[in-house]
Amino acid sequence: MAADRGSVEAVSCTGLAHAFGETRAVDGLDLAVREGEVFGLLGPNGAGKTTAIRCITTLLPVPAGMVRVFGHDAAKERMAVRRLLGYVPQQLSADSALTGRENVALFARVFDVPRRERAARVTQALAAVGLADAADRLAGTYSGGMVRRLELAQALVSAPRLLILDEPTIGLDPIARTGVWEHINAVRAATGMTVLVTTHYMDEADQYCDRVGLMHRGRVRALGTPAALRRGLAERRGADRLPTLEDVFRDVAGSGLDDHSGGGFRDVRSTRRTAHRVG
Ligand SMILES: Nc1ncnc2c1ncn2[C@@H]1O[C@H](COP(=O)(O)OP(=O)(O)OP(=O)(O)O)[C@@H](O)[C@H]1O
Repeated sequence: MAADRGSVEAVSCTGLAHAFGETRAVDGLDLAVREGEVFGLLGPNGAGKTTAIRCITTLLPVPAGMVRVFGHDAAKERMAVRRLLGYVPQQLSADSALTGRENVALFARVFDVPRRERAARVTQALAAVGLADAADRLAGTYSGGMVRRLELAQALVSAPRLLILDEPTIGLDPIARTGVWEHINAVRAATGMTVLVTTHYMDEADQYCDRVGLMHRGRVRALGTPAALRRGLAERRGADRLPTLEDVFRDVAGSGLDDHSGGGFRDVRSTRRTAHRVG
C-alpha cells in the first residue's frame, strides 16, 4: 500500500499484553520501531521477547493492546501483516535433507514469489548471505553459522520490508556470529529494510543495533541508542568508566533481575541446540 511508506512506524505496540495462564509474559509493552533501523529487543530468559515477537508476527493473538506493522493492525489484518514480514524463529526452520537452494526455493513457493522470478530470487538470496558456493550442497553438511545464514536467505527471498530475527546468533561461535551480523547489515544497507532482532548478547546489540529496548518482566524498561543509554547511566552514577549496556540493564531491572533470568545474560537456558549442525 503506497500510503504506508515513510510516514508510519515499521512496528508499533501500545499496551500489548499476553498471558499464559497466570504468567503475564508480555505485560503492557510499548514499543515503536522506525522504518529502516536495526532495533534490538534485549532481555534475559523469560523477559517476554519471543512472546512479543509472536504477537507482532501474528503467530499469537493480541488479547490486549494494539500491534501495528506499517500501519496494519496485527489483530485484524493478519494477512496484510504477514506479507510484509520475513521471520527467522529460534527453532530450526531448514530441512537437512534438502540443499540450500531447495530450502530457499521452498520458502519462495510458500511466500508466493512469482514463478518466473523464483530461480533468480533464490540465487540472489543465497548470494546475499554468502552461500552461493554452497547452494547445491545438502543443508545437513552446513556448519551452524551457515544454517543460520540459510534461514536468513529463506526469510529474505520474499523481499520483506520488515525482517524479524529471534536470537539469530544463539549457540554460534564468535566468528559465525560476526558473519551473521555482517550479512544482516549488508542486506539492510542494500534494501533499506527494517530489522527487529531479539538477543541476550548485550555486546552484539551495542555494536550492531541503531536503537535498543531493554525488556524485563514483560515490558520495555529503557529505550534509546546504546550510546545514549550508556551515557545516561554514566551521568546518573558519575562513574569513571563508561558503563556497558549490561550495566544499564542491571540498573533498570534492579534486584529482580537474577530472580527471573536464571543468573544473568550469559546463562542461556534456551540454547539453540540444533544450531551447530542440522540433522
Ligand atoms: N507457550 C507457553 N506456555 C506457557 N508459558 C509460556 C509459553 N511461552 C512462554 N511462556 C512463559 O512466558 C514467559 C516469557 O517467555 P518468552 O519466551 O516470551 O521470553 P523470552 O524473553 O523470549 O525468553 P527466552 O530467551 O528464554 O525465549 C516465560 O515465563 C515463559 O516461561
